[in-house]
Amino acid sequence: MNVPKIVKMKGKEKIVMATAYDAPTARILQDAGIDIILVGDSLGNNVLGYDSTIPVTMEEMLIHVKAVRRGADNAFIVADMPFLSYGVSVEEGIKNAGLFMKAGANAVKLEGGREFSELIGKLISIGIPVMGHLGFTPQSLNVVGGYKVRGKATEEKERLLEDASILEETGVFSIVLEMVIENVAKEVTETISIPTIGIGSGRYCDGQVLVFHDIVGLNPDFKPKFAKRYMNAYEEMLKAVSQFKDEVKNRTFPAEEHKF
Ligand SMILES: Nc1nc(=O)c2c([nH]1)NC[C@@H]1CN(c3ccc(C(=O)N[C@@H](CCC(=O)O)C(=O)O)cc3)CN21
Ligand SMILES: CC(C)C(=O)C(=O)O
Ligand SMILES: [Mg+2]
Repeated sequence: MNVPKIVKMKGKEKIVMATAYDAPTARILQDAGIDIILVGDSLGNNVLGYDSTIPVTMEEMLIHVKAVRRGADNAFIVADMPFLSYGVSVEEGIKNAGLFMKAGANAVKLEGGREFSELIGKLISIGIPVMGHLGFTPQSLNVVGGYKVRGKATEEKERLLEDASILEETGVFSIVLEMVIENVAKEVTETISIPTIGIGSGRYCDGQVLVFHDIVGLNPDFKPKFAKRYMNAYEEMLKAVSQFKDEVKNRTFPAEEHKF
């Protein structure tokens, strides 16, 4: 997979993106034929135990981008720029995006619209493909005041459509739409000529993204309306570890066949 191929999928074949934060998960996604692996800053919630994406640092992200690359040598990997890695200055944004590319990413993603036009333009001009992210942007949680669906109010919808067009003109190859009301996500998708990738944004986006932990059900306490659990990994893993514990306690493991 590469940037022109992803853009050409619009209107032809749905694009599938999922998150991975480590090598074994990256291997699973690559073997499943997932089009794009996102090393999301949702690393914070799902792996590092933070309660939002705000605390995640470049140092933490870089470790996981490298791990994902080691697990999926052929995958198209997008690295999610964490809070404060691109908001301070264009220079810092370029430096940090460059670190992700050197760590093995094929592109970076950043949250926001017109306010990052200058940075996005420079990144693309020096050879760093950029994925946009509009709608609900979790790094703005403290300004927005919660996890909320976007695009309901008329001015919110207009702003979203404008930002999508500005991002397209600036040269992003794709835009994530997070928790955008379905008819507005559809309108954005029909307005721009680059693919939209939705999460909680309904049926009409050019692609879909979910967090790996939500796909397999690893977070027993997090089940947003937009996610679909394809297995209950938490319960399966709990069962396996409990059996191991029980078998050691009752001396059935290790057995004859496990000894040297
Ligand atoms: N595991 C995981 N999955 C995600 O999709 C995800 C993360 N982590 N971390 C980063 C962001 C944060 N996201 C979130 C977090 C919470 C809600 C949530 O509480 N949703 C509720 C209420 C939505 C509403 O206001 O209508 C829901 O029922 O979907 C949604 C997306 C999406 N991202
Ligand atoms: C939910 C996706 C789009 C994301 O930004 C993340 O996983 O961090
Ligand atoms: Mg993110």
